[in-house]
Amino acid sequence: MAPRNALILYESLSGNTAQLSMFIQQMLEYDGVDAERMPLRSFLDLSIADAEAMIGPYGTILIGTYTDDAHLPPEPIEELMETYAFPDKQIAAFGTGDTQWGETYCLAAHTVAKHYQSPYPVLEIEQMPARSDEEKIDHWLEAIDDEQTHGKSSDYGTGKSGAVHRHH
Ligand SMILES: Cc1cc2nc3c(=O)[nH]c(=O)nc-3n(C[C@H](O)[C@H](O)[C@H](O)COP(=O)(O)O)c2cc1C
Repeated sequence: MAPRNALILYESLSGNTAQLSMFIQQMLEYDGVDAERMPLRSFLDLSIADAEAMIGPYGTILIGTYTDDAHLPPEPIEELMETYAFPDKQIAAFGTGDTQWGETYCLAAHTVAKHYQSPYPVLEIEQMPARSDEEKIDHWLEAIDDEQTHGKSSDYGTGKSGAVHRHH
């Protein structure tokens, strides 16, 4: 199951996405996967050199976000996308949202996935994650593993490198 190791970056205002990131970390660690978790704002405070040292050991970066009132990614998520291209990393996105928003449900997480040309499904959780969401989270993590096993991750970014901004 799941990636071999993972860095989990998350942006959360009222705690739902933070809680989800904690569940993801716990489930990965339960399966013996090295998983580190960091609030996105702390990651963005690092120098580029420190940030690169931090992400160096990880093959997979899991990025989590809520969706805000403009239906856009929160500002730190925008900054992350503008600053870090994460070449050679597998990126998967997860989000919490509110289905009452209809078409914009978890839209920010989908924006992240699209930006990084993630080949993986986006994990969508309604508000505060519960133990009953574990199966859904587990399937999401397994999907990341499946893609790796079948080599689809090599499609990551293929032919679209011009769309990937690298800022160093
Ligand atoms: C003003 C406002 C606008 C929101 N707009 C959306 C939205 O467009 N789509 C969505 O899925 N959720 C929307 N939400 C719900 C939040 O994304 C959701 O509560 C999320 O779990 C909050 O995450 P956090 O606790 O990590 O901050 C909105 C919430 C507020 C307060």
